[in-house]
Amino acid sequence: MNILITPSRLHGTVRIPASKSMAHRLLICAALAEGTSVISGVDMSRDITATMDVLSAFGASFRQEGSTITVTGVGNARPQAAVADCCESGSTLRFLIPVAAALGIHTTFFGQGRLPQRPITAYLRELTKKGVTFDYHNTMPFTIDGKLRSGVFELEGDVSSQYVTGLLFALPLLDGDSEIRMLSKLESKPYVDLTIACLRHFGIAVQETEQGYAVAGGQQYHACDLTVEGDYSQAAFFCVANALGSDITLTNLNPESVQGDKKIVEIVREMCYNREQGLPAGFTVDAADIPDLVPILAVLATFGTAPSSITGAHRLAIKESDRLASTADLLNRLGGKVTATPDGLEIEPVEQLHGGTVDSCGDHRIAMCAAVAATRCAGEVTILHGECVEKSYPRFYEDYRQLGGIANVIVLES
Ligand SMILES: O=C(O)C1=C[C@@H](OP(=O)(O)O)[C@@H](O)[C@H](O)C1
Ligand SMILES: C=C(OP(=O)(O)O)C(=O)O
Repeated sequence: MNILITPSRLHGTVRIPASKSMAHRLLICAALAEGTSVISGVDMSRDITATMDVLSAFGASFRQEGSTITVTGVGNARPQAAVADCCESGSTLRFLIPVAAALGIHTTFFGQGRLPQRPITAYLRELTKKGVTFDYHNTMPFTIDGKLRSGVFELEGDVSSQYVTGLLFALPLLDGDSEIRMLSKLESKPYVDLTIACLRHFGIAVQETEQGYAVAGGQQYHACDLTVEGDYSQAAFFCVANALGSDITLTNLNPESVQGDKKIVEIVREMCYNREQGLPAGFTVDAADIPDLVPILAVLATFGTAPSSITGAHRLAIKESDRLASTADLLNRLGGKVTATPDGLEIEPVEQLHGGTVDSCGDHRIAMCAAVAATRCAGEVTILHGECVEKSYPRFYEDYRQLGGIANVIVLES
């Protein structure tokens, strides 16, 4: 599906959808708990559906009424074998491999899009030392077998924090105590903090140590009722649209949230503040803890009054697209001046973007960036494969239109 956007500023109020990261976590904890939990405020997306489908295959059950999901934990209903279709969700895959192994479920993991190429290397190395076998040939599907044993797990800190989160879900279920030792500084740490906060609600304790995390075995998840808060990584698109001249009120955000991507509010405020002062409004951002903000920060930087630099972002090469390359390509096709470096992006500001045809590369965040950049283009913007927003924000174009944006599905002549 291709989307044609006629440039216009956006006005009005948007309810930011529920945090995908928090929804994954609460649904997983609820599925591991004894009894029934009620998780409210969930907005469905392909990634969240994938997590629920895999948890169902592990024996959990879900009853959905609107945005409220009643979850009955796996309990004794766990099967011996399961088929786990993770679609394109890295979180679903990396969170649920150790969970399957802790439950001792022989599982075949399927994936689509770029997921089969995204790394699970640390699991291949660490889980095989602890009783799990992988029938893995550098792609998906692959199958795991065996029951995970407790002990010490060593993880690189700069590939994906999702490994840490996955182990934090699984290790409390094991008989013995475990430790996660970081081999290098943990990037995306706010996501692990979010995991620990979610686990705490379900009665699971994790200790942060000098080297990583200590997790006692033999813990039990206790069912509870919780509401998912709004998603700052999605709010970022509208925050940046506002910095570029739109007038959007964002609702459903928790100002006290521990989501790392809340940082977008500060970055935009500082840049606008500088602009009011008539000072150069370029910025330098270390994105090690906020990888999902990088593409939209590049859109923001394109309209600065001085060059900007984003560092600490080498991991973006292994997201739904190579996001450093796809972000640079998106903005350059529209008339921007962005260079991808091995560690991030260098952005020269421009007065205006001319518009044009851009490829989302099947990456939801790139498609949404294009729609925000379009608010400041001189000419129309065509987004190829715009349907990829379904991964995290299926209502995105509806919300965009409700804010006065002009976004229509078009058929391109071949
Ligand atoms: O734990 C999570 O919910 C996520 C962690 C981050 O991944 P990495 O830790 O691989 O950077 C982030 O990019 C992803 O969108 C969601
Ligand atoms: C990278 C993302 O998600 P995941 O890793 O779960 O596929 C994302 O939503 O930008």
